[in-house]
Amino acid sequence: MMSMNAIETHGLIKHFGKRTAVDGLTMSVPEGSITGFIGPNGAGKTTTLRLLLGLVRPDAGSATVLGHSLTEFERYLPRVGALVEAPAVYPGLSGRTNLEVLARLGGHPRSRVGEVLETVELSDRARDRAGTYSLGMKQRLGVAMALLPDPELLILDEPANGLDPLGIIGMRGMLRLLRGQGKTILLSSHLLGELEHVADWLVMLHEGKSVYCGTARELLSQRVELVIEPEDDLQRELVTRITNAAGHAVTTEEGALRIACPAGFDKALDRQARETGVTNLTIRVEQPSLEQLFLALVKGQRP
Ligand SMILES: Nc1ncnc2c1ncn2[C@@H]1O[C@H](COP(=O)(O)OP(=O)(O)OP(=O)(O)O)[C@@H](O)[C@H]1O
Repeated sequence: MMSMNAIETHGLIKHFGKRTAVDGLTMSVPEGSITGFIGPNGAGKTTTLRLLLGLVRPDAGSATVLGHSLTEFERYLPRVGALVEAPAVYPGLSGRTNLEVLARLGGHPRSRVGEVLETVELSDRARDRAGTYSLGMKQRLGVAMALLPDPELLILDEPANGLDPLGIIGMRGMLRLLRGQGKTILLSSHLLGELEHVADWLVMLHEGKSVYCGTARELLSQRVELVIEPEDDLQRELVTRITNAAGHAVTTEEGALRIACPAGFDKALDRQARETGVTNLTIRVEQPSLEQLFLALVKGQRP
């Protein structure tokens, strides 16, 4: 394949009536990555995934999936596994039988059923009725269904939705396993923290546009959060003035000042404070969470 990106979109737009769900989205998903597609409720994640799967048509813009244009979805869809809407599961049939029915319909070898059950760690409960499964097990059955065609690209919409912490950890392990098998995984979440530990590429979506598209490591290392506990109002005002002049916002939390800013701003702040005679400023540098980074990006403070 020519392209190193499993997915590329260029200025993708989708309106629903007067509402713009996807608003000129340009992004990429590198081959072999676990890409986190993150943004708050209503940001346009599901609509983007549905566009990529040929379920809705864009009003403008273009995209390629596995090297083929969106308009040729019949060329790439056989190589894509997706869990976007709740899958049709027969609750009265076992997990295994559900998969066997699907395998027969899709023309996949029956041996795939055992393999995908292993991958999603559902083998032990495969003979139980799907209707009795916990939410986490239902999600894993859905992923197993998406994996039946042994896809190169796996698209999962909110796979961790409603899972407890243990379920989320299990899901992460499964995603890493699939990446190890050479698959590209694109998964969406509105809970930014969920993807912090597993995604190696991030696309952050806000109001239908990408506010960040790049490596997770770069995003996490370029920005820091400074925490300062001022000794008096003079220090408080000085820090606020210097920070605002540099174009960064200051928020107050339990008396401490918090500043989301590029790495290195702590040194500039300290130097400028010293120039005005304040030499005893204590600045703590913290690694912000994805949630804080998202908020900083949305406020227009690009790294
Ligand atoms: N079929 C539709 N008809 C009308 N409006 C729609 C339709 N699908 C989505 N929208 C609107 O488009 C916007 C984006 O929705 P979308 O479901 O893509 O967001 P999302 O990021 O997936 O959100 P969530 O995390 O809540 O699933 C929302 O304002 C939504 O109401």
